[in-house]
Amino acid sequence: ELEALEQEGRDYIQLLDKAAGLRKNRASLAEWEYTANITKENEDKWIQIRLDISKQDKVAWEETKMYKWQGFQDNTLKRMFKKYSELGVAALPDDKYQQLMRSVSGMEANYATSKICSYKDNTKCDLALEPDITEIFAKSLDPEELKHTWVEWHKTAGAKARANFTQYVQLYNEAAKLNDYKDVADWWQADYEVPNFEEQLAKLWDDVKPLYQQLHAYVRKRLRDMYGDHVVSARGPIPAHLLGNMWAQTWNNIESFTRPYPDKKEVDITQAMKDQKYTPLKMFQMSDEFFRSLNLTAMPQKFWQNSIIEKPTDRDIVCHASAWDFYDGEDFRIKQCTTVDYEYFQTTHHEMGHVQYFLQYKHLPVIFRDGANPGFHEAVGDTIALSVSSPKHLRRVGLISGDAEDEQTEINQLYKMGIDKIVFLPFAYTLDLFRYGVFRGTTPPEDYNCHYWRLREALQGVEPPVNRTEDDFDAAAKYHVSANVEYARYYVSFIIQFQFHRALCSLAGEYVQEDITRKLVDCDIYQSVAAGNALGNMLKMGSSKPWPDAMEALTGQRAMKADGLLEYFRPLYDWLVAENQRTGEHIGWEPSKIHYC
Ligand SMILES: C=C(C[SeH])C(=O)N1CCC[C@H]1C(=O)O
Ligand SMILES: [Zn+2]
Repeated sequence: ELEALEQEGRDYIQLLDKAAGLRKNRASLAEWEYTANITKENEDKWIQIRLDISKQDKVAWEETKMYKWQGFQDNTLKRMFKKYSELGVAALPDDKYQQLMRSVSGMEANYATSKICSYKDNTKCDLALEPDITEIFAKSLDPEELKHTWVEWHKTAGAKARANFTQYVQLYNEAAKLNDYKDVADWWQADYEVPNFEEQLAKLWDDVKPLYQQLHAYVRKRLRDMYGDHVVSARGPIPAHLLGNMWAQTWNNIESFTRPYPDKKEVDITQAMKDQKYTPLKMFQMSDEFFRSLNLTAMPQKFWQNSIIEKPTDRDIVCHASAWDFYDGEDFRIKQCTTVDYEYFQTTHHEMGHVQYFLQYKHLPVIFRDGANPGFHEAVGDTIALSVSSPKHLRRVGLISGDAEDEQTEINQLYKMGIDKIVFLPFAYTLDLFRYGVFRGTTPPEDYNCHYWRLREALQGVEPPVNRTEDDFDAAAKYHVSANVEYARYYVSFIIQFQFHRALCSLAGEYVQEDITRKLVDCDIYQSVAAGNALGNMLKMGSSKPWPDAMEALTGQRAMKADGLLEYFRPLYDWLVAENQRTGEHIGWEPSKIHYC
């Protein structure tokens, strides 16, 4: 009898899953149409389609409730029912659901179409984030130009989103409660399927903080050398607009004048790419070739037909890089406004990693076509990029020449990786600690900006270039806050990608612990079928099992740990400690003198 009931449940859920796949295909196509051509008409169409689909979701959800799946023997079947028993934002009544969609698409459109006036020519007011403002932050060494650009962007992309954001928080929390969560923070953390997720994030930060503080102290000194101590103090936070990135989330663009051994040959990948006439298409083809060299799957022909890899000139689109699964097993796309430089070379691998995950799990039921947890999806491409950015690989593809490894070159290389990977962690941690407080109500709207900057100063040791008030709303000047994209996934990714990298490098014979001829920093898994097969086997699991099972399959570990990252950067940490002692640099930062609460 129980067997028959379970078999009935299996037949039902397979039909439901197919129907759900068609709905997700329809919703993804409508979202693509809107974000690839931002018009009122396309926004209305996308909202209408999601409303329509939410009704069908609700019918399916009511049916699913009739099955006594909790008692089933088959764990995979139980997991499918458990996931389908959560309705999501469609649990809101239509009018509130519409309002929620409007507030998010309003913020996203504002972000995507925000323009500011140039510092050098205040009649030129068509500067967009990509590529114009990004280029200013990559190249300008004028603190006043950087300050102007920072302030103007935060005014148009941040402050203007405050009303929509406040409404979004209210409605999204209502949806959370209708799904039996306390609030959205609780809902977001449920995706990680561990009871103490927030404690785990805090533990990881405790493990990495000493390394970050040493790097922060060193960079603050080099910036003070560059700009003088009236611009960069000796013991305070670092002004956020001087770090080469609008959000100070990676500091790659200040490498050239802050690197430990400046007399070692300049490794300027961007210049080499330009000299060698790289195009966006070539960058994608090189990334595709890397995945194929691992015996993973080639991008299908529809990918090359349907993707948007350069910014169109005839319309507004959401430029922020994204990868798309249309849930029909054939249609996979990337949309990004590629520029030929090192940063987008990394981003291209990041996005191609998402698509490789889609390809590896496309045989699974639709409900399992997801990362083992959101951090896994963000880690795939970055893990490959750790090999691609190794000197060995860059020499292999001719982006850097000669220069055998010596101690100083290795420190320069670790520094270059560190101002990308280490400095990102407190930024990522801050962004969702802030939003957890917002969703829980411990950060009320009247304290949004004050709490945001208190966290950024405490964890990242940065300060705004000018005073801030609650007329500002600086958090929304970051894409993921305006676009309702959870961010702890990147914090998790930047930790676990080093666990993945270490495991893959072992399998590729590129890394042996304690063997100085096989160091992690110079590992390149290119063409390793053994590594590729292991990675593919983990990706094929999708979200069909709890993520510790997926992680164990690849790394032998069942928890996210900072040990991979700390081992990778160990030589840099030792060097920074010695260097900061030599220069007598203050470690850490005293309270900011900028007024923002
Ligand atoms: C490239 C993407 C799209 Se999933 C992205 O948002 N990333 C990649 C790394 C961090 C984060 C960011 O840009 O803030
Ligand atoms: Zn991503």
